[in-house]
Amino acid sequence: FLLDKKDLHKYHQVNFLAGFTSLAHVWEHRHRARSEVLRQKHQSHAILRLGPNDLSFADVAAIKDIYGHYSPCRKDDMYNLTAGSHGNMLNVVDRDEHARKRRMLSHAFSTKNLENWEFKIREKTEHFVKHIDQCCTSPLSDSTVKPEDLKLKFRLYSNLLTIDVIADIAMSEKLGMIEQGSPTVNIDGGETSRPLNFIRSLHGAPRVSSPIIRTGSLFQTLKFLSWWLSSEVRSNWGESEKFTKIVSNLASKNIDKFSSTEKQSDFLGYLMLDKAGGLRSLERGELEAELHILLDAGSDTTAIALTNAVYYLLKSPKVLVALRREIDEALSGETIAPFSKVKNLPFLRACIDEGLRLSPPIARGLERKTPPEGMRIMDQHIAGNVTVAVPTYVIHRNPNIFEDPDAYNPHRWFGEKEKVDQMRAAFIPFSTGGRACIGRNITFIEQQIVLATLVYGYEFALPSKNWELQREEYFNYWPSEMPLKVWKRQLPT
Ligand code: HEM
Repeated sequence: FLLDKKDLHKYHQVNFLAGFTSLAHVWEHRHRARSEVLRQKHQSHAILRLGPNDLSFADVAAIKDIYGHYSPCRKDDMYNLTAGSHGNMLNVVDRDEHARKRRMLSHAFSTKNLENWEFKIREKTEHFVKHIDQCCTSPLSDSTVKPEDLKLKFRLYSNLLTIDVIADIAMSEKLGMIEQGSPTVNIDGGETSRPLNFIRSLHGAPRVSSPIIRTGSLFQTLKFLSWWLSSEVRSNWGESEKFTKIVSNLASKNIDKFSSTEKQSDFLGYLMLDKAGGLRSLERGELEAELHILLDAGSDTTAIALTNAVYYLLKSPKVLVALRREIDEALSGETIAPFSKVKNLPFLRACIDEGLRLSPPIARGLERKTPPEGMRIMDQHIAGNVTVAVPTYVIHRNPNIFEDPDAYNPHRWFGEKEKVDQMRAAFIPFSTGGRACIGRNITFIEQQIVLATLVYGYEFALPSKNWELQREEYFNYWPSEMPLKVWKRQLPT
């Protein structure tokens, strides 16, 4: 601390611990909404010191410097801590290894290829719509919603939908969660089949690892100590093993039945076979690691985005009317919106983008490491091997870029070109550069089909006019349950 070899003293500390110990991160985790707190602290300081070796940059110029295609930054070492026996596309740090992994799936993730798998999304949306039909009540007569009418658990069911979709896209696995109404997966264990809860097991590990992951060398010790803290913490650490079990069980089943004569009809097919149809012969551990990240990153984030999108629309009746107008013109009585009819609707896209701006599912800054020789960020020299990040939530609510930044206003995306370009440069829900989200095309197809279908066919009401969606933040920024009253909409003639 006293030597300050990396010249980081000059930056304002996020809390009293930040200059001395990486436990500063654990301390910040006491906030349920860390990103909102960070935003307030960034208001008077564009650069904040989050830990002894850790800086946060709330400036659009830093995005290119840190994440751009030509940035010398690498993923931070903390990503290694999330890897099992094999790294996956998200947590692998080595550039060449990442490029090899990404090449195997890049064609599979193109919109053109994904459109061939639209039927997988439509089928799950049909199941979702069937469930919504069962939840329908009579139209709202006055503004009071009866508690017994709040039949649709939107947060849960949107998550069941996204899990069902990604399991089918990833490995043609039909989990049928929407039909069974629960996130249970039956794991084959010899003669007995064991039910495991997909969502609970996916959410367990982040609850306990997110507060300590940025403590670097202290991580393993803190993990060990936290194990003794309470039975709840222990059980959350155990959940992460259960998620691995779910994935390896589903993966084994589908890898074993995969035959090299099959076509590339899911991501597993692309991992098993190259373009020419030859076997890639990846180790089973690598296959499982890739399927693991697809089921994880491909389900939770889109469910969060859908919940936020519907919430903001219900809170903004005028926006909802404008969106309906656009969708009514595009559809003509379909129960499920065909992608071809909704993929180019500008206002629908703006509504989705605006939800991602206000509540990015991954709100925190994504950690990168400066090269050993150091580099320039925001025109300042930053020493080597420093963890650096731009916090997505903070940059998305910068009033100099986004006017009235807390307002849900999809119309902002249709302003003057120069202004919109400036906003686009600061809009990073999927990150940017070589490590940006590979799954963004899937989430847009999913969200466009589902939102258009719901807005066209149904009316929804929140529990009350002043009802607010609660959130808690770990790696992802999770919304709480959102119970809705739903009824059928009179379709335009
Ligand atoms: C609204 C939905 C989504 C959001 C906001 C989102 C956001 C992100 C972000 C911010 C990253 C960079 C993470 C980092 O640098 O640590 C990322 C990476 C990734 N996402 Fe997504 N994502 C979404 C949907 C999906 C879907 C549907 C999939 C499909 C499987 C997916 C798969 C991945 C993968 C594999 C990576 C790692 C890419 C790489 O490093 O090359 N994501 N995502």
